[in-house]
Amino acid sequence: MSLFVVTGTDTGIGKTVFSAALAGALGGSYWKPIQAGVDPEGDSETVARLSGLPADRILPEAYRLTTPASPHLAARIDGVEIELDRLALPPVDGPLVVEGAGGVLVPVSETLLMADLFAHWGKPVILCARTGLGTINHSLLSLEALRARGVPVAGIVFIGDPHAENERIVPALGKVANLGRLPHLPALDPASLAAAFAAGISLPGL
Ligand SMILES: Nc1ncnc2c1ncn2[C@@H]1O[C@H](COP(=O)(O)OP(=O)(O)OP(=O)(O)O)[C@@H](O)[C@H]1O
Ligand SMILES: C[C@H](N)[C@H](N)CCCCCC(=O)O
Ligand SMILES: [Mg+2]
Repeated sequence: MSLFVVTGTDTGIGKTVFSAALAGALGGSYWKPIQAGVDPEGDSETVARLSGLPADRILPEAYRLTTPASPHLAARIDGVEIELDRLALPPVDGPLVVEGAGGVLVPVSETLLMADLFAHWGKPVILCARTGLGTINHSLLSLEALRARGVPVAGIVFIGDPHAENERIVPALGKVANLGRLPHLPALDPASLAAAFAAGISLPGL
């Protein structure tokens, strides 16, 4: 069964849009274990809108927190304690796409970072990175942090307008597979997202 964890070099990088396309292409399920911020919608609702998957393939979040902030803070504001026991990967039939919150060193709690959670799961991670200026540093730092914890990295995906040199140097220096690029889409809808994913992304076994 294929299972991918989708992370990013930052919040707002395009993880949810990519995850929707990936889950749709795999014909799988989607899980956002920790949602921080639900107004106007959480990532699960976005994926339901963009993936073309039936509603029952969008698994309920383990934590659905109201504040758009770092999960450790959003949890504190809601009076909730985030516990590793509730973050076990859900058993599903078929492929699963799991989306992290923010970037790799975002705190889930006072003692746990997103990358620690990825290491605990031990499943391959896809790093979403923007194409433009600043991405080299953010991408290589993210890859170092993942590797330092022994997290398997399936590859990097670029999001945005093409930048040939950044798309070359980051995978080369980061020693990671380049899985392709999802362009910035002027209109986000299931059909155009699926077409852009099919044209731009190549995942082994897909
Ligand atoms: N390929 C794309 N084309 C057009 N718009 C995009 C694309 N990718 C992302 N966006 C837009 O950029 C914004 C941030 O994207 P997204 O919500 O996927 O980020 P994220 O990395 O999942 O953020 P978070 O850390 O909150 O989970 C959204 O408004 C989304 O619609
Ligand atoms: C609110 C946002 N959309 C995400 N849910 C959480 C992002 C946490 C980022 C924390 C940080 O890196 O400073
Ligand atoms: Mg998201």
